Amino acid sequence: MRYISTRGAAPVLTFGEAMMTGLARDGGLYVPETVPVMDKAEIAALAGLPYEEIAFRVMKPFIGGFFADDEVKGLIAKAYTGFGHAARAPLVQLGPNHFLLELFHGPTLAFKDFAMQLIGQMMQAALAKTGERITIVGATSGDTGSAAMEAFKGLANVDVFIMYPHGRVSEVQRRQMTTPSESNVHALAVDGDFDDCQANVKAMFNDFDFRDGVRLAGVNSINWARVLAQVVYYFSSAVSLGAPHRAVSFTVPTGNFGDIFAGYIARKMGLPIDQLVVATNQNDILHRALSTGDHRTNGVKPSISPSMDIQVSSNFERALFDAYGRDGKAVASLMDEMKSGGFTISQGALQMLQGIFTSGRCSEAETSATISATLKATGELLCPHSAVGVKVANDHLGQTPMITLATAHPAKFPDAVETATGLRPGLPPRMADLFERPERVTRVSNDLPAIQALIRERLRR
Ligand SMILES: Cc1ncc(COP(=O)(O)O)c(C=O)c1O
Ligand SMILES: N[C@@H](CCOP(=O)(O)O)C(=O)O
Repeated sequence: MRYISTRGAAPVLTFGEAMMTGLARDGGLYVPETVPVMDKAEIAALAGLPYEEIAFRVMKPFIGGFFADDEVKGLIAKAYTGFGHAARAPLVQLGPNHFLLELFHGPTLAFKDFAMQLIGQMMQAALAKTGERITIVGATSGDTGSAAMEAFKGLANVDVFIMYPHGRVSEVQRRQMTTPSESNVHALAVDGDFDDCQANVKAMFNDFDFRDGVRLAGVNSINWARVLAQVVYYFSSAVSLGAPHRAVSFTVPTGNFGDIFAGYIARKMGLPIDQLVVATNQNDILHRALSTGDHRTNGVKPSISPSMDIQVSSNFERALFDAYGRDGKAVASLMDEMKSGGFTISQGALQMLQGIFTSGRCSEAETSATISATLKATGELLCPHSAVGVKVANDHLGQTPMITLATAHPAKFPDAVETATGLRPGLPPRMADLFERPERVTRVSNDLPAIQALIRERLRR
């Protein structure tokens, strides 16, 4: 299996190289050269298997020979032992044709753990072979950062720097990032929004002196391995509802477009997915782009679903690459236009995208109302991001069963949940002292050279 860049001008890599590289050297994102297809019998055979075995069967063709089969199985097993639910990703029923896929039973209570725990294991195994030392720099709107710190804290050959937008993550999210005591993890509170943080990460990758000097690695969903690990739960949930004999639909609370892109890959692999619905909060660039073709930022507006306060969605580039017939030059030129605020998607590309994705937007008031209505109707307490999904899914219910991804635990956003329901969700006992632990964070202005200097200085210590 070979990986190519969405901008067509970077070296072709193996799975292991793509995982350790992060962003391609031409600024693009790595994608598989071809997507392996599972036939009906192979998909049917997944029904009833443990999550770990499904993960192995779905991911192995993408990994190729980089890890031996037994090694992959061992890494998967280690990755999911810390999950608080035997099913790992349980489905609960919300209505006659509507199901919720709970992806928040991992160690940091968000869907990010599914991929981060696994790439933590895979990167460690890769580093043990080469003896290398790496510096991970990540951008987060709240969940990726804590998941990354959890997966890599305390490791001798990895340093982790996480930039988050100061004042724009929930208190639980912030404390998850500022309270780990391990000295190899560093929380940086940036005066800016998530898009600024993500732009800094990409700029660091595009600065080859810095990139090679610190041996930069990325664990945001620019890293293909992140997306791959997220493909698995599309299969596990769909087969439990009768796939491949029955098609299903998915609604995905969307920000950086990584999670829904994993669903797109599952569909390309042969999973019968009818609708793939992109659900946005008031930061609705993707909804506007998919409905009209106009892909233009209008500034990030803070919301009660802060992890989705994103306007420049990295992984949309991967979808555009396919929509433009895998023309790297065309994608590079769109990304150039993006620097001045946006671009118009061509008619042909838009038609291709609209053939696969539908979309919807959920306002702040609708988010609150959905949390409260869902609790009353089903007893399920949603986080605001999952509520965005449920609202948009309700607008798209049809003949096929709809699976909405519940991307975070409500206890990560107690204020929004309490305002909507009067109930204040509590953290699990293992996190009960989160508010007593000392915080360690560095406030930084949104100044790339200064942040790079700080990282270099910390690495010298
Ligand atoms: C809780 C939560 N829901 C949804 C999303 C959106 O996922 P994606 O960025 O993969 O579109 C995020 C951020 O990634 C998140 O943290
Ligand atoms: N919502 C995310 C944003 C970063 O997304 P990623 O999937 O690219 O890491 C977060 O919580 O940080």
